[in-house]
This record gives sequence, structure tokens and C-alpha cells, in this order.
Amino acid sequence: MVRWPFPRQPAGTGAAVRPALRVLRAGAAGALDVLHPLIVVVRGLARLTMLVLRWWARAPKDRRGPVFFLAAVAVMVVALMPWGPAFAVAVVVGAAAWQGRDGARTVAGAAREDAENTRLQAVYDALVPFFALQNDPDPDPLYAHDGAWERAFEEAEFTDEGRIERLLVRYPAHFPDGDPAHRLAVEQRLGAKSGRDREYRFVWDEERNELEMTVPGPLPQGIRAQRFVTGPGEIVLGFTDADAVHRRIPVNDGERALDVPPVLWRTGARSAESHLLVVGAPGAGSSTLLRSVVLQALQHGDVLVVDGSGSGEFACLAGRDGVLAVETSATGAVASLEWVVHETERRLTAASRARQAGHPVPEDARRPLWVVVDRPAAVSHLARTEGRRDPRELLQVPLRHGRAAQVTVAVAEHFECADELGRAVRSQTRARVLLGDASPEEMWAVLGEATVPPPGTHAAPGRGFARLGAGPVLRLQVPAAPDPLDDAAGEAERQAVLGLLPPLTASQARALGAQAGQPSDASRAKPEARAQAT
Ligand SMILES: Nc1ncnc2c1ncn2[C@@H]1O[C@H](COP(=O)(O)OP(=O)(O)OP(=O)(O)O)[C@@H](O)[C@H]1O
Repeated sequence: MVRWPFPRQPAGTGAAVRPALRVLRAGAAGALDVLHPLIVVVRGLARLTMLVLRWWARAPKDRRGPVFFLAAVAVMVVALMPWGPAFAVAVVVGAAAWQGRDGARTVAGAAREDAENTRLQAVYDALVPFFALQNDPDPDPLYAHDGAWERAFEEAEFTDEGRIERLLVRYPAHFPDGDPAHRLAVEQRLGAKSGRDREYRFVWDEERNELEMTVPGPLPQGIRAQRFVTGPGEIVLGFTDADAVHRRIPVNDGERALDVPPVLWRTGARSAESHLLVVGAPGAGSSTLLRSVVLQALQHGDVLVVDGSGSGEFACLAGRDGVLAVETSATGAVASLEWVVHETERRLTAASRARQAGHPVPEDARRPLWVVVDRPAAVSHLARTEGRRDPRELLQVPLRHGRAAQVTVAVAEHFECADELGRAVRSQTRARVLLGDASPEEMWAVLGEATVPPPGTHAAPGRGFARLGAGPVLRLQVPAAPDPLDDAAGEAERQAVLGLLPPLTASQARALGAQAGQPSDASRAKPEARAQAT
């Protein structure tokens, strides 16, 4: 280091001042030595107070009350003990001395705390453009460019790795929290600032001007198609977050029995969401969801399947008891849907006549009928090119009047063809499912609400969102119900689906037996069907 020569002091003045300075320095050093324990304790008390205040600021509200109560009880108990107050003072002084010692803060997570504060400040700064008002008349606004996060964030929780796990944000009253576009913009910014590789859930409390962001845990995964414990007309679309629904159903995930929160779709005459629309990215699992719905529907009703893609993904259902047809051609689809139109009208007439006569509705007008259409846009296109009636037009009758006739329609389509679904499908399907990666616009179009989608790389097949009517948007994991003829699917999952298939009809069993050059395989058919065949 370069040292510049100091100007020499006149000998007279220096000689007089030096001893006095030495005495002063020695006195100050002595006083510091004597007061050092006091300084340590005061510093420790200040640090303890800061810790308590910070905990209070970040702790969830429901935890503050009980902790405050316990602290008050402890203070009372200590105050009533014979040596309690003295003991308490000794403990506080000891804790303050420990906290106030040199280097205590640096060792005990000060760096972590600073990092957390920096993160919170970064999130706050990112929210300022959304929540700050230009020319705000408030002299001390909640959000300002030189503001601090402490007033705006009510509670914050971090993971062990120091990432934000939960944040309760206060926002100003002027923010248009009823506008989905504004909400989505804030959610996207919060999600981006908290890490794009995770999924977030946002809950807007418009009454309190509060937004809660949490990182939800993984949804129940690896659950295969099985006989779910549900009531008549209830269909398990998949599984969701435990705090999103009250109900639990027992399932077996292959290794153990679990109670999981289901997304239940109630169908039938009393349901407000009597028809289903599934929209997904290619390969996201919409055919698998329809297959799972069919397997459940076959327990109580008859099913007609139109496989618009013609890929044979529903071939396993052909010839099964309760399966009226599995159509893969435009001709077959149009003929079957024309029959559905007549059948819906017949049921309505039969029910109306029975009610007029004061009789119960006949059984053949009450048995649930399911019309399951995978990729209607493809089959519509084929029908148009062949000069036939458009299947979408034929779907109008069961969609509009099916509810009273116990006819339920479930349709699945890809995002890119969703525009071609037709008005009846879009307006009458109030149970909605969206699968796979989707843009906010696509989410909005399907669910009527947009949220921050899960990160693409983490979205497993069958992962998406469900919304029943005007209910909340629920995260969804569809059970695995692969095509049992698909060699690429897992053996256990395929066997699970095969185990749920109804028996072959007698005629189908005979045809298969004849094909194989063997005696009729009627033993696999249902007893009534076998009786009919003989
Ligand atoms: N819930 C699920 N659990 C496990 N695997 C699934 C699930 N859903 C789909 N899969 C698997 O993902 C693949 C694609 O599924 P599926 O054929 O149902 O998708 P899709 O959306 O109908 O595709 P596309 O319409 O393009 O044929 C299949 O191998 C299927 O077994």
C-alpha cells in the first residue's frame, strides 16, 4: 500500500496534546471492555426481536393465533412460579447473549435469510407494474418502484432449497381482479419469478384483495382403470388435489389400497352437466379418458362408440355386451347417429306418454345410453366428402334433448380441430376436460378460465384440468386405461382394462370361435346371451 508522508506537527502543540489523547483512548477502550457484555445482550435482544417480527410477518395467519396463545400461557405460568420471573430474565438474557455474540448471525442462516429477502423483493418488483397506479394519490402506496415487499406480502414460506413454496400477496383495491386477463398476467409473472419448472395454484380472494400462490404436490399417479366405488350415473374422470374436493374413493394402485380425491362427473336426468367435452393435445390421452368413461358406463348402460380417427383404439369393445356398435367409418357413424336421433325421440315420446298416463317410465326408455365420439371433426370431414349428413348435425338431438331421455354424449377432439366442433357440442357440453400442454387462449376456450399451465416437460399423459359447469378448475390425472391391443402399453394396465371388459355377446363369441376353427367360445359370453344363442 502507498503511504503519503504526513506533514510534521509543530513540536510544542504535539507534546501537550499527546498524553491527553492517550488517556482518552485508554478510557474509551476500558469503557468498551466494561460495557461489552451489555452491548452483546442489547444486540442479541435486537436480533431476537427482529426474528420474532419476521416470523410474525411470514407465518400463516392460522398459525399465529395458537402460537400467540401458547406464548401468553407460558408467560402467565412463568409469572406465577416462585422463581419464575428471575428464571425467565436469565433465559432471555442468556438467549440474547448467544444471539448477540460476534458472528452469530452469519453462522445462523443470515445468508439464507438475505437470499430469501432478495427473492421476495424481486417478486415484489416484478408485480409493481401490475399493481402500482400512475399518479397514485396515496402518499405511501402498497406497490411503488422504490417500495419494499414487507407490507405487500402477508405470508411467505420457503422450501429447504430456499425456493418460494407459498406466498400470500396483498394487492390494491383498484386492481381489476374480476378480469381474467389481468389475473392471468399476474399469475404468469408470479409463476415466472418463482421458477418456471414447477406448477402453481392461485386462489384469488376478491373480498380481501389477497392472492395466494402455492406449489401443489403431485397428483395421485399410476392408478389403473378399475371398478370405482361410485353411485349410479357417477363417472370418475380422474384424480385431483386432496384439498380441492371433499370426497375420497378407495382405489388400488397395484401395490396398495389408497383413498384418493376423485373428479366425479354426475350424469343423468338430474345432472346440470349431462354431456362431456374433452379437448387435448395429440397423444395427451383423450382416447384413454373416453375408454375409461366407456368402461364405467358399461356397468349400468349401453354404449355406442364412433372412433373418428379410425385408429382402432376402441376395437377391444366390439362385440361386447352392452356395446351397441364401434363405428370407424363415416357410413357407419352416420347410420348409428341417425339411429341415436330416433332412439332419443322414441325415449322422449315413451317417457312423456307414460307420465301422462301416470305410469312409471318404461325400462327401455330409462336405461342409460351413451354416445361416445372420438375425433368428430375427422369423421365429419369424411362424411362431407362422401356426400352424407354431417355427424355433428346429428349430434344436436342427443345433446339438446338427451338429458331427459337418459342419453349422454361424450366427445373428444384435438385442439387444432376444436373450432370445427359445432355450436351444439360447444354449448351443450358443460363438463369439460383439457389434457396436455395448452396455451392460455386454448384453456380459456375449453374451460372458460385460464390458469398457468403445468410446465410442458412435466406433463404426463392423462394430466390436465377439469371443470364441471361453473365449478372451479380442478387439476386432473386420468387413470391409465390403455388400449389392451396396444403392445406398447404396460402389461398390468392392459390386463386391468381386459378385466373390466364385459363378456362377449353370444354371436360375437360364436363368430370368433368359427374364425379360430374351434367350437364356439360361448362360454365367455354372458349367461343370458348364451341362453339366447342356444
Ligand atoms: N392416464 C394415463 N396414464 C398412463 N398412460 C396414459 C394415460 N393416458 C394416455 N396414456 C398413454 O399415452 C399414449 C397416448 O394416449 P391416447 O392414445 O389416449 O392419446 P390421444 O390424445 O387419444 O392421442 P391421439 O388422439 O393423438 O391418438 C398411450 O400410449 C397411452 O397409453
